[in-house]
Amino acid sequence: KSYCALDGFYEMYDTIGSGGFAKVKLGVHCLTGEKVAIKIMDKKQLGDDLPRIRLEIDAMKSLSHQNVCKLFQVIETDAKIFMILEYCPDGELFDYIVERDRLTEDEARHFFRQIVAAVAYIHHKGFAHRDLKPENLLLDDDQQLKLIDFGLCAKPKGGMNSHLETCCGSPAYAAPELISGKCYLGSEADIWSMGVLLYALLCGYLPFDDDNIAILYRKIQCSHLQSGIYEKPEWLSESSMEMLDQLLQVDPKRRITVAQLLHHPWVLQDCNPSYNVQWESIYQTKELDDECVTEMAVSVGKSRKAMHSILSDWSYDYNTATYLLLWKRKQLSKSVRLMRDQ
Ligand SMILES: COc1cccc(Nc2ncc(-c3ccc(C(=O)NCC(=O)Nc4ccccc4)cc3)c(OCC3CCNCC3)n2)c1
Repeated sequence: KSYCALDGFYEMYDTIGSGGFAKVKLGVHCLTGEKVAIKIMDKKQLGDDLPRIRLEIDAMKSLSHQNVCKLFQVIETDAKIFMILEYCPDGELFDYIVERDRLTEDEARHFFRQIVAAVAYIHHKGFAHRDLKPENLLLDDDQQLKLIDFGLCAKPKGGMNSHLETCCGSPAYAAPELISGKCYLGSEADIWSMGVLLYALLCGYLPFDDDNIAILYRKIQCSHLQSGIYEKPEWLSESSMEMLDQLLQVDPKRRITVAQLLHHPWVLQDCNPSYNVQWESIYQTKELDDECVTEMAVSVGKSRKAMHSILSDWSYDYNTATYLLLWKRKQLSKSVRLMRDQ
């Protein structure tokens, strides 16, 4: 089914994922030939969730980081909202772990450093994710992770005390204070989920799991021990176990913070000291890249000055998408050339 709103701008291919109210299809941006993920939402189906989509779109416009999935364009018709997003060719981290049973400590660290970078960045920007899990971490073609929020759970960092909020997280990754309905800080809950994630990377299964949700909750909470009861398989190193214990602290006030994580010896192990966790964005979205602006100006027969002022508006239209895709290609030291026949 082709949507006329995209005709000539994007080709649409098969569905790569669907959640409650959204469907994601593989797409191609015609002018650059680059693959994109097209998230399609039906306004009627969204109902009173529509304002949350607008909040997410505004949030994504302010997020620009090498480990956070990028928004390129928003197209709104009277019935649909299309989000043109960064496509990650190697799929979910979840499948990557399942295929390998479990990862070595070094490989787990390679991914965990990127997760810490992405979470430190969105916390720095004032957001908590609240649904960190391997399905929401996607791989691009050089083992770089991209954080996504497929289920619309990312929120301002402040606490949420309504129990209903737990509905959008995934129970096995949910922090004890989140499932007990207490007032909690999204940023502290994210640290717990990173502990569950690291455990899944190192072990290939979950630290707290049970088909019965009540038993699962009890395993997560068992507050009489400082950290929840979870099995520590013999292949875990001492330093890995200590890292897990600091993340999976039942009391959120005793839990390690993301700032401490950035300098934790386990996270920095085997990395030359200069290579700290790159939590700052490598993108300076403010100043535009001259080569990309020029290529776009030439391809539409506009002056560089005119194209520069169009792009400076960051209106997340086709021009914004073309610029960001060209820029991304330049980062991968690929050619910055557009199809010229159009
Ligand atoms: C088997 O899947 C495969 C196999 C092979 C390749 C791919 N590639 C591939 N690339 C890109 C996507 C995608 C990106 C972003 C968003 C999104 O919703 N962004 C919004 C967003 O990230 N907000 C946000 C982020 C951070 C903070 C605040 C807000 C949605 C989809 C994708 O989806 C497929 C789904 C399937 C179900 N699990 C989740 C992924 N899949 C996927």
